[in-house]
Amino acid sequence: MNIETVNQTLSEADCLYDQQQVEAALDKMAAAMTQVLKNSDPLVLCVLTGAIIPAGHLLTRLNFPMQIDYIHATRYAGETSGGELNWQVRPSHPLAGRNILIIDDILDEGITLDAIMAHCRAEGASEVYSAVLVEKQHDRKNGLQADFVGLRTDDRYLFGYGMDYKGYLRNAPGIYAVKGL
Ligand SMILES: O=P(O)(O)OC[C@H]1O[C@H](OP(=O)(O)OP(=O)(O)O)[C@H](O)[C@@H]1O
Ligand SMILES: Nc1nc2[nH]cnc2c(=O)[nH]1
Repeated sequence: MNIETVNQTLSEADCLYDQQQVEAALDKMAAAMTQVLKNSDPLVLCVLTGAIIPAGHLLTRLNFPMQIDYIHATRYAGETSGGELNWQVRPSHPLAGRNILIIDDILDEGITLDAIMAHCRAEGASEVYSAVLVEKQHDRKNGLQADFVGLRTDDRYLFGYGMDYKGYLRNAPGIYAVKGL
């Protein structure tokens, strides 16, 4: 995409949740996560690239001991429909015996989260929790539900707060749906 197209995509998009609404949702998520996880010494796995922004916002709201690591797994690769999950980086900390918290920007069909949870369990993790900023509502899901969900949206193609449109607009300060998608 050239810069004009990026700017046009943003100006034509529907803002589903503005920055204030997202920040309020992050506050609520963090409170719920604190209740459940405050004594669990979790290893937090941020799912790059999309989780960079929600994880950054969430983790400074969680005031208890934890370690932070990351996974890099992708199945959309700049496209608007997903393919096979491609693991770029697996966590560097051992997972055996650990309570794991996976943070991602969005749960759509659930394939990414399912595969990451399966990996954690196969490595011997104790409890595996998941937190997503957005869950999309449609009937193509694999049945997986995240433990902590910030916001729910219709079945549109989203960007902002970590989510990209063709590699851009992850830094948009709200949750937007691309015009026509
Ligand atoms: O529930 P699913 O249908 O599996 O989709 C959700 C995944 O899609 C996005 O990642 P993407 O593959 O776009 O990579 P990215 O994090 O680099 O944007 C998002 O960050 C989730 O990890
Ligand atoms: N950026 C982005 N990534 C996704 N991965 C799965 N669904 C989406 C979406 O709507 N937007």
